[in-house]
Formats: sequence, C-alpha cells, structure tokens
Amino acid sequence: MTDIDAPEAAPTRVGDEGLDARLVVDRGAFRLDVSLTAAPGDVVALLGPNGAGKTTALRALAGLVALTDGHLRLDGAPLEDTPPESRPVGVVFQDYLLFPHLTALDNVAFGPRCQGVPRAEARTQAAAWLERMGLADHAHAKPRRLSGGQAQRVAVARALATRPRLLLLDEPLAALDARTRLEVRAQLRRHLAEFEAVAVLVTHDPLDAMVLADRLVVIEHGQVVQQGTPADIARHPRTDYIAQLVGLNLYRGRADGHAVRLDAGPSLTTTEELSGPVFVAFPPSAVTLFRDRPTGASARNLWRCEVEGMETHGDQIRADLTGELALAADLTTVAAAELDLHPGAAVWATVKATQTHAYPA
Ligand SMILES: Nc1ncnc2c1ncn2[C@@H]1O[C@H](COP(=O)(O)OP(=O)(O)OP(=O)(O)O)[C@@H](O)[C@H]1O
Repeated sequence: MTDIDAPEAAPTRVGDEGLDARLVVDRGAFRLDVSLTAAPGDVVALLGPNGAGKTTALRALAGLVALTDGHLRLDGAPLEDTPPESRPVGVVFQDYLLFPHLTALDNVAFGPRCQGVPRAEARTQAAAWLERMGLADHAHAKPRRLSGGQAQRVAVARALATRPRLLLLDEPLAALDARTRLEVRAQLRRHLAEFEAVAVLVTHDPLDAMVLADRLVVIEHGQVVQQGTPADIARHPRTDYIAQLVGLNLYRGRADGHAVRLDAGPSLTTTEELSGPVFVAFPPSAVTLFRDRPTGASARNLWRCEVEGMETHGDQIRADLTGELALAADLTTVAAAELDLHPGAAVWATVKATQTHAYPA
C-alpha cells in the first residue's frame, strides 16, 4: 500500500504491540471494569484500597478468572479464550509459590521445561537467570533454605525464564520485612527496567508503586479513577484515597481568580489564577496551628477547627481537624505540647497561599 492509499485517520493500534485490555469481571455484587494499555517495556502498577479489584484484574490477565465482557490482546493476539498455562504470561505471586521439593535451579528450569526446552538446556538457562539475580551461589538450595528476599528473586527468575510477553506481580514485596524490602525493591526495579515486555504489578504500597512503576493506574470500586506517572499523580491527586496516599489535603471547589470557594464551605486563596471547577491541595506540613486567633493575621486561609484525633509519626504529630474545614496538620511533638493539643481542643488553622496548589478538576 502506498502512503496515498493509507486511510488518513487510521486509529493507532496500541494493541499490536504490548497490552490492550478491557477487563470486565462480575463477581456477585462487585463489577470490575478496567481498561489497561501498555507498550513493551512499560511497568504499570495497579494501586487501590482493599477490595478495589486489583487482584481480580491481575487474575483476569493471567486467565485465572474469566472475563464477563471486554477483551484482552497481547501483541495483537486475542487471549480471552487461551487457557492460563498457554498464555505468554509469567506470574510472581505474593507468597512466591516455589516448589518446596525442587532446588532454586530446578524451580527456575521448570518454566522452560514446560515449554518443551530439553532438560540440560533448561537448566543452563535457569543457571543464567539465577546468575543475573545474584543467586548463583544458591542454585542448589531448596526454598526452605532461602531468605525471603532470595525466594522472591527465585520467583522472579522463574517467571522471567519463560520469556513472557506479560509479567504479572502480585504484591511482590509484601512478604518481606522492612529492611529486606528496601534492598529487594531496588533490585526488582533494576530487573523490571531491563525487562523488554509489559509488566503489571499490584500493590497497596504507594512507595513500591512509585519506585517500581512508570505509570500508576489507581482503581477504586472496580473502576480506574486516575492514571498517570507517579509524579503526576502525587502532584494532582483526584480522589481522597490518592490524596491520603501521597499525604495531601485535597478539596474540590470553584475558582474565581485567586479565590476558590470550596465545596466543603469556606474559601481559600491560592497563588494560581484559575476559573471554574478545581482541586486545591496542600501538605499537612503547610498548616500552622494556633490556640488563640492569631492577631494581625489576615482572615484569608484561616479556619476555626477542633482536634479530632492525633497520631505520632517519629517526632512528628499528625493532627486530624474538623470544623470550618476538615484537614490534617503536621507539627513537631514540641509544638504540640506547647499548644497543649489534645482531642477536642479548639484551634485556629492557617495555610499560606504559596503553599497551596490549585489545578483544574
Ligand atoms: N471469589 C470471589 N467471589 C466473589 N467475590 C469476590 C471473589 N473474590 C473477590 N471478590 C470480591 O471482588 C472485589 C474485589 O476483590 P479483589 O481481591 O480483586 O480486590 P483487591 O483490590 O485486590 O483487594 P485487596 O487489596 O484487599 O487484595 C471485592 O469486593 C471482593 O469481595
């Protein structure tokens, strides 16, 4: 076909390379309806609260639950009717599910063996994967002799050894203690960066998602509520769940120049000049609290509140406030003691316009 014959507005076929899916799954009263596209090399994190549907989405991609509706294409090939074991998909489960009676090497060789690779060749490939994962010394260890971090890497090697076109990771770091997690997270990031096909991971942990993924897809109640780069989402959260996740106070309102009339009641002054529906966000650390109405302070961004609850984070205290405006405020334990903060205490809360950030809703 010449260029002249080419249809002018041919839609870009995302699905020809990489993942193109609309996953509709009914589970009793719950309906998952999530569209996902990703190019080879992309690492996508599905993030969301408990029961949002993340695992259901992953299981639908793996073929472990059937689609009620929608489609699933990988590199242009429809997969809806392909049984799980025949899909070019590698899965790393939360608890790794290594075969306890096989060595690390044989666990990893298992995948290529199932694909018909002769035994000796499968073991050579497995040894190379373990070497890449820094596990050459543990090739002959059984899973019970491996640490959590090592078992996790064997599970990743096992999934990668089948050369999947789609790698699925279900809470890949959840079983690890905090210190191991830090180390394994960094290693996993490197391996995912080298992986040339699509990777989709499910996590509760915003830090895992932000470190490991190029793109976050946030799911709530079975639907995608926001997607974008981690930086985008952290800057411009569009739901309460995401705002909490990234540690911001978030409000909806209507802007008229620098003034935003919040849906929650009061007005707020921002540095941005906008008009129409907006979000306004600011971090809890931007809030200053007073017991008495600050004298000489302008009435702008000053609200009468009451302390509803307090939580300690290291030497910081996060106070949850209700009243004219519900907000979270961070202050040092010293400041909290000086203010004699306690649940039920009446306070004045203020935030500088320069510390707020408004963006179109
Ligand atoms: N086997 C099942 N039968 C019926 N409903 C189910 C089944 N498994 C999950 N659900 C429902 O589907 C919804 C989504 O569950 P899912 O496990 O996908 O959420 P999730 O986002 O992975 O949650 P979590 O973070 O808690 O693992 C929930 O409301 C759950 O009750």
